[in-house]
Amino acid sequence: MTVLELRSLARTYPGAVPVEALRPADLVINQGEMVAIEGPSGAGKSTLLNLLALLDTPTDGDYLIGGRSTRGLDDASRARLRCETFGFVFQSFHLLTSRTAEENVALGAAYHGLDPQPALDRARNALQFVGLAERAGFRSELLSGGEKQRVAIARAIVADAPVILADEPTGNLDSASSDAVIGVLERLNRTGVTVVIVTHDPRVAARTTRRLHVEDGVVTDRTSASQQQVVQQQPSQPGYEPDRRNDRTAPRAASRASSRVTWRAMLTDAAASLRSDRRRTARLIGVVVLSVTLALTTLRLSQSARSQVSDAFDAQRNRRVAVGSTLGGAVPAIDVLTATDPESLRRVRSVPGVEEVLALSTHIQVPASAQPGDLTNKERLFGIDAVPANTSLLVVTGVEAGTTLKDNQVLLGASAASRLGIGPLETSPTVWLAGQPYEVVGIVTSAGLRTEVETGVIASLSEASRLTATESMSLEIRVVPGAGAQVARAAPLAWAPQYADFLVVAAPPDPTSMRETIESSVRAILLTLSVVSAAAALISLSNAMSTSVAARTGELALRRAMGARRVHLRSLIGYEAAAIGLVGGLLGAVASVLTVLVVTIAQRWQPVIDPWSLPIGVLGGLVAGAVGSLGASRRASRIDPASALR
Ligand SMILES: Nc1ncnc2c1ncn2[C@@H]1O[C@H](COP(=O)(O)OP(=O)(O)OP(=O)(O)O)[C@@H](O)[C@H]1O
Repeated sequence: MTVLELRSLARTYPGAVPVEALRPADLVINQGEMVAIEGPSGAGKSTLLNLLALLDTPTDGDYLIGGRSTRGLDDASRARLRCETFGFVFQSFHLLTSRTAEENVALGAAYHGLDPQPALDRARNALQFVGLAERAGFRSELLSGGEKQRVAIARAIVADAPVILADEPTGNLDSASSDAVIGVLERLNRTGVTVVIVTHDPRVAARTTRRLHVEDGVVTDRTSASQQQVVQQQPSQPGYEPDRRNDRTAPRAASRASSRVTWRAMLTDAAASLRSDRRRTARLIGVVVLSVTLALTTLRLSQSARSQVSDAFDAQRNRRVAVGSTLGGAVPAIDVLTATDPESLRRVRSVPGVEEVLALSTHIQVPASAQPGDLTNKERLFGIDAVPANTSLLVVTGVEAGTTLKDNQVLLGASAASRLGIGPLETSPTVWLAGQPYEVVGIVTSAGLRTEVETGVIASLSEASRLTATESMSLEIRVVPGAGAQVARAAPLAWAPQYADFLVVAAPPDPTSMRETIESSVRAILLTLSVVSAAAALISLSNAMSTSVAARTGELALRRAMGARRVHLRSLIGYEAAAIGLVGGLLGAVASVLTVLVVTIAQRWQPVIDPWSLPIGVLGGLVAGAVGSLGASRRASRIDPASALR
């Protein structure tokens, strides 16, 4: 026997002007009564019903169900008690539109610990009771208003609830449908189920056995004597009895198990939710696909790109070795004869890994001008053994690679030529150095890392040292990729063994460590990009999921009314997110492999296809789904069913 008892129960909504929606009310509703709650709009009827349903919490007084006080119960206990005691029928039906009638009804059994199949068996039985057996497989959006409401009644009774609470069940129906709906509720009541109906319709109220009137939050009992007689005369009839033939997973004791969901029921429910709104599901999967594709693609491209960067590095700046010596001073210096000796230079050229060698001497400034007799302007003087072939050491226009300058010939650095106003080469210009004429045979437009050469005058080694004192001697060597360290060790010994310890060598850093440094920098940049893109996608996924939960407020509130605990809603959203993440991750992995292929082929890079892409993509999708659903599931669990179902 489930007796509902209100003891000075009151509800005041807080606010600038608090609303006393229900003033202290004392009331007992016995098992098997059929009660109407009437009253004008805003009187407090829904407030009373929500308190009876444990969907709202009173601000004062106590509410006893079956003699047990509900004061101080936590959310889970309230959900359990709600689930055990009540079935709900709403004015606007609250059916899940794209699910079938029987799926909607079965949902009412899911929160009683029933597996999907027994829940469906029971659903068909309940639909038979409300006269809709033949509509079991119809999508609920195709049913008429009266049929929808009868499906809602089937959902309310499917778990054997002893009390049905109906809020304006006929408010949206024509009179014939209203009759049918009230007829079903009457039949149900005759089987011993308590039915409480909030209604504005006096014809509906007249068919109940007890009429409660609410006005300004005050509840009064206006049951007439004739109605009370009806109560006494009513025979108890055999009525709705749930079909438990297939309740193997949930025997009778467990069939009333309250506020409990099996994982199979949760999975079926989540799958049905995803199927029911395909556009929303596709949009969410799309966001996961985007996030996984972005993250995986940048990761994979970073592997391709960093080997490209390293190769480019090897091919360019990593190939220069310079060996030098300052002449004079405390340090024993290489002598000019050894430094410029063709045999010494030949030895350097034969060191393995050497491609090209330029012997370069630097001298103190020499008077230089385009006119004879002008000794005021001075330019820096350099000496070279021969014009090298390789462009990265010296780029010269006007003379061929391998040319050795004659004693009366010079090259001019490009900036020195323009400063002196000399050119073009076709006019066989002359430059006067220390009062002597020299034929300008070429212009140095680039000197690699030795940019100062572009600003001076370049003669042969012997002529330069004859003109002014030599400051330093050096070799500019171009090596094959990766040979820098080895050439740097061998070149000083090959050039001038007796001075080897005093020569200064500038070599590229160890290629392996340099390569690692470059690669790790590139990896760090691209990993940062991956993380940023994944984070951006996660934020949009999280927003999309929260928005979709907001759009489902009514549905989620209904689940709470049917007995779902907050954790059940969180799990439902979690299951849905996992499925979305799984599919999105898989598609994202495939999309990223294709994108990497297209980009690397277009760039002529070495494609890096990783067999781990798929599992990493799926895992990434699952993580994205889990993280993206955090906000959404919190939002879902915070839905207030009392206000959401109004
Ligand atoms: N969450 C709330 N916060 C503040 N006031 C509220 C809230 N819910 C209801 N009220 C107020 O409490 C009073 C009773 O509302 P209630 O919805 O219970 O009336 P009702 O009789 O069911 O009205 P109707 O027949 O129009 O549905 C109204 O004045 C309403 O504005």
